[in-house]
Amino acid sequence: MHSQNPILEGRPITLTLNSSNVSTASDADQPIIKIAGRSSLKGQVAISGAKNAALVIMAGALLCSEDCRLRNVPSLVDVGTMGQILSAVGVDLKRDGSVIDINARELTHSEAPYELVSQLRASFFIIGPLLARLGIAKVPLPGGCAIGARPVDLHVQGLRAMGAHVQIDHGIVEAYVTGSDRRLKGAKIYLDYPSVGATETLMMAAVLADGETIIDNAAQEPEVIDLANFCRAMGAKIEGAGTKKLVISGVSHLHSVDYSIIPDRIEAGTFLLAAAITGSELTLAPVIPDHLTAVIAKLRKTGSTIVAEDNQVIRIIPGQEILPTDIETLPYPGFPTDMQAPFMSLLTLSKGNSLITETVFENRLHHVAELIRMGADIRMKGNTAIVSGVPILSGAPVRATDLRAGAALVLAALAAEGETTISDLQHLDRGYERIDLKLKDLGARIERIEPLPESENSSAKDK
Ligand SMILES: CC(=O)N[C@H]1[C@@H](OP(=O)(O)OP(=O)(O)OC[C@H]2O[C@@H](n3ccc(=O)[nH]c3=O)[C@H](O)[C@@H]2O)O[C@H](CO)[C@@H](O)[C@@H]1O
Ligand SMILES: C=C(OP(=O)(O)O)C(=O)O
Repeated sequence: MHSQNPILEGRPITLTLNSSNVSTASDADQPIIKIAGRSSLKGQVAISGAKNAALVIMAGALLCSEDCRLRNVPSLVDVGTMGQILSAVGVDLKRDGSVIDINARELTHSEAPYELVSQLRASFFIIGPLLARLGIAKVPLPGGCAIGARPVDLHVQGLRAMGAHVQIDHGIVEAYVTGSDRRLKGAKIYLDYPSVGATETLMMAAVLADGETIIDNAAQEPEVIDLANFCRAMGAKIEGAGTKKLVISGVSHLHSVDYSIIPDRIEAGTFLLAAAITGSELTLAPVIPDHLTAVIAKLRKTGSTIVAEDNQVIRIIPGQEILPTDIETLPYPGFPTDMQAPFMSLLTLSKGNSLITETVFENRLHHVAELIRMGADIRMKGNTAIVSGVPILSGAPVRATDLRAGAALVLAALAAEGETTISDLQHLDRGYERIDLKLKDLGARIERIEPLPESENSSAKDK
């Protein structure tokens, strides 16, 4: 990594440390975000490159033994960790702002370190390209948001269908291919569920395999299409990206590429909700409005007017009041699970009752308890939240239990009366580039407070 700039390195950003804001010794142990609510927002917000596309495309760069230049890569902790994982298997990686140069000419290791892989889900996806390049890969079971069991059985079954021997021992997935060329074989694979990660792992494995691979019931998410476009730009033969059926004809070699990552539809959706919940007009760019069809449709149901311009700008004009609406999360093009928690924050302030059903992950409603702490009226029935709108939320100390839960709390805090303190920011830092600074630029009263240095911290505790 070149830069001394924490933003470029994907590290959290130290803002002002105003000791008068540090109210308790426990606050001083970890970064927190403080938000004084009920400011209106105004202006234009720049949407960063998509986290979930950037991470898997970084993994995909392992397929290529020539130079890969990636542009529009967001500055996130997850991107930094993925960079470290690539370095650990021998990749030469240089970063300059939002541009990352990756050269995977020589892969020196087939094993990814547990300490890094355990931090993010997308790290596991390197198993496909590592196997394709080396005929062997050892990757620990991954981390990521704690929103369900998140098994990798579909990845493993698909790799086995392509001729890999796969076993899981002591938490490490070990896969290898036998035969003189140690090359995976094309196969016909049906996914029981259109898993984003399994589709991506198997697509990458198939790109350099011997023969044709068909993935049926494939995920259709924009990030899957972006990965396919990246691989095609290197010479891969992939048809059907964005449909339920992918056909991949293996090639023996990929060439260098210069590729720009798509804008982050989840970050864009979060800022649309920031506008709606604060009753503020905002403009977002760059965005691909088609990637937000389900979110825009639901926002319109809640009373907002949304105008897409030039296929890369979205303007939102919130209605006088927030109307209730029901939501069920589904694989793309359905309503995205990653927007479920943020959208719930909006509906806590609606004029009526909304049902929000989470179907993609079995345990992705931890934010409910935190929103209730802020005065929301939510009851749970199985995986459905029954949200009865209240006239106002009130600021409170809350914990960001996972990435999108953190975004939901930031949104609730922007609308709430009084001050909200959000802790456990490690989740938020994984997925939002400078969310506090972007909101501040729009007029939010938001401050990130970094922990005191160790020495000052212990003397503060002694007092
Ligand atoms: C890094 C990344 O891109 N993360 C995204 C990706 O996660 P991820 O790729 O992990 O999500 P999946 O689409 O694989 O998971 C969806 C469902 O399938 C299940 N499943 C998945 C794989 C498997 O082998 N077996 C299995 O049962 C999961 O437990 C979950 O219940 O897509 C999710 C669904 O849009 C998003 O919320 C995440 O932000
Ligand atoms: C769940 C998410 O990320 P991950 O899959 O990396 O845990 C997310 O981006 O909302």
